[in-house]
Amino acid sequence: MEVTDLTVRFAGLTALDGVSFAVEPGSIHAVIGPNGAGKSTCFNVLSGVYRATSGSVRLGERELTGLPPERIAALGVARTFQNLALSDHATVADTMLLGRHRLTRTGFLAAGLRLPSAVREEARHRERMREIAAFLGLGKYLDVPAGILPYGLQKLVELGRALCMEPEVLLLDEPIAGMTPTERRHAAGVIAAVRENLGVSVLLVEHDMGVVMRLADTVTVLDFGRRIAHGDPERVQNDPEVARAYLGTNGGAETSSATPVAHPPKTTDTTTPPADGPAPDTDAPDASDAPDGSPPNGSSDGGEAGASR
Ligand SMILES: Nc1ncnc2c1ncn2[C@@H]1O[C@H](COP(=O)(O)OP(=O)(O)OP(=O)(O)O)[C@@H](O)[C@H]1O
Repeated sequence: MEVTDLTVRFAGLTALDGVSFAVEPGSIHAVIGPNGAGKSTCFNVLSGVYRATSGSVRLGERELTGLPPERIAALGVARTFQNLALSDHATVADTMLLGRHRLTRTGFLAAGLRLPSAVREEARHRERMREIAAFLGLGKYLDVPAGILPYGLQKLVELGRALCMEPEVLLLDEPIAGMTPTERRHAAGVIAAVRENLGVSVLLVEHDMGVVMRLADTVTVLDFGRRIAHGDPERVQNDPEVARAYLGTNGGAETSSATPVAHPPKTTDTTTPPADGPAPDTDAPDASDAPDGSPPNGSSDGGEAGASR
């Protein structure tokens, strides 16, 4: 995925200012930065929720710029959201099957009449959904209403729904925020396994620096909407600009306990109208019980402790 010179202006405010980076195939790429740096705005543009003022987003040869979210998803970019909205009524299986929707070929009529081809196709989707659920350690929860599961498991269901779309690129918006340390370790192992075992490229926004530095191959740092650093985790950790952006000390990108600071919004004299779409979510719910599924590849890599907002 190639992001080139991306700029997003809301009335009087530049949320993203000429940002460029490339997510290499099969890599984990993190976008970090203090509160208000433009991370969510970037995600919302990549997934089609916001429209860029200028710049482009490409997936291979395909131009994604300006496409609506469902077209972007259909072209192979799936995303999860910071805040969950899982139903108390739909089971984990049904919730994950929603992700198969775009892959379904059977027409409405054939499905309604339960024609053999439709039945066979549904069985194939269910089988693949079960494989993905097992991969995530969710196999035993398939018949449980997704909305009543502990928070850490709900986040995995959301990830499962996105993986059911068979994406090329997975956008994870604060995938471990609000989790307990045990849940975080498990989720970090799962994310690593998504890249290792499924070969899916992962682009994530995450405040937990411990997890970011362990998981990511490449880190892009934003501050006030501008890219201030880019490279492998070690390089970014040692970048003085990054230290300045976080807390004004050397602790920000180095430890898992750094708490990003909020900046006042940057204003400009532009009059570009705001993009459509909801404002980014903020608070994550409290964490609850730890998941009891095992990381698919046995990895337990992940941050012990970290500061999310
Ligand atoms: N829909 C919107 N309308 C107006 N301003 C917005 C909108 N969405 C974001 N902004 C502003 O754009 C700037 C970047 O916000 P954004 O949410 O992208 O930052 P962030 O790095 O994701 O922050 P956080 O870590 O707090 O989620 C902020 O100043 C924010 O107030």
